[in-house]
Amino acid sequence: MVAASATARVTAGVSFAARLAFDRVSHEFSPTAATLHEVSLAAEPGEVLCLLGPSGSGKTTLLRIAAGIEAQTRGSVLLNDREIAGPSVFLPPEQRSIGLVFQDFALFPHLTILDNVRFGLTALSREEARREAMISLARVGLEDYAGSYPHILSGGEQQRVALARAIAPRPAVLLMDEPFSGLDSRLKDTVRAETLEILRRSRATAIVVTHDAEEAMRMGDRIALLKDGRLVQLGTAQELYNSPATLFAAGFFSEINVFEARVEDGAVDTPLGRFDAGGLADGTSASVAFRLSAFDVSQTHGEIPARVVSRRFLGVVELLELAVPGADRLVRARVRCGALSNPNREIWLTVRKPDVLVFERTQEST
Ligand SMILES: Nc1ncnc2c1ncn2[C@@H]1O[C@H](COP(=O)(O)OP(=O)(O)OP(=O)(O)O)[C@@H](O)[C@H]1O
Repeated sequence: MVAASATARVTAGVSFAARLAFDRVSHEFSPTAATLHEVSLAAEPGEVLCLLGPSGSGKTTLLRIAAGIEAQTRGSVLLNDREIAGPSVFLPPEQRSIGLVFQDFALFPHLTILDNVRFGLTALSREEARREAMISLARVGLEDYAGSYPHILSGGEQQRVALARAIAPRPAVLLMDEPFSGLDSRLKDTVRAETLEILRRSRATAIVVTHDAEEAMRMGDRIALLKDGRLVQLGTAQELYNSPATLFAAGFFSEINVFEARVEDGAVDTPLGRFDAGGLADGTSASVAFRLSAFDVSQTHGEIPARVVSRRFLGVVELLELAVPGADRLVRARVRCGALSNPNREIWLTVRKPDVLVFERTQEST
């Protein structure tokens, strides 16, 4: 039994995967400026949960509250159903079993890579700390660089050292704040994939902050979308993309054209056609969103006449701006290159229904 758990320790890399939950967490930096409003969500054991949202939506504040660097104003944070921060409890960061990775890696330039990784292992003897740090470095594939200094490593390798340092104490949960934003775009894909692989192998529960929807879709088992300190939607990438809860969520995951309409006889009329109102009551003001991928184009046939105002070649696809009768603004469409083979500007559109989303128009969505 002891031997089995010792093996598990070495191969798992994290002592146990935990559930981290926020229960109605609110926060304000000043009485007039609320940062978070009653946010409730949980990262399940072993899951990679991405906190996604535009700048200022409260992602970093939520992460700092989980880490114990910031205290919430109301609500609780629970680790495996044990309150670690709440009305009557506040565990300091070092007692939370939570690891942190920041965007700037924050490696000490004057310490060797081994010593950088060993840095947080103060509870262990020097030799034990060395062994654990080497296990952690091996996990990120950098054990051969243990005696070198950070400056000889590429940005991606430095990020792996930062990850090794964060997982070395075998935290129950890893928190990562925009961990790839310091990397150039070519390196980003590789380091992101490597990080995901390391997280999977170590079976860590991870919360990753990003403002990039594609990054969240690539990394997250689930995604929590935040706006103005509120949770907009929590679900898998498919759920958020296919069934966005609000117009904001729809626009965050794909570029859209939006038309306003009033629901009549269960449907909405737009310059791009008439569509089912998805159960909205007659008389409701609606926002009708068309993804840029919603259009099939043809020079001979279709449902809606349109005139090509501009074409931009993007490789596999081209981006069109179209004048459509009755539309007070240009409609943008993303179509396969070659779909319009001759230079004739008068074309026809056919709208794909699954790429049309109808929302009740709210103040928030305007
Ligand atoms: N120390 C602070 N004092 C006062 N206001 C702050 C402080 N830190 C953050 N804020 C404000 O709180 C809000 C949420 O900030 P936060 O950094 O959590 O958002 P974010 O979603 O992580 O944004 P970003 O992607 O730009 O980092 C913002 O309006 C920000 O200006």
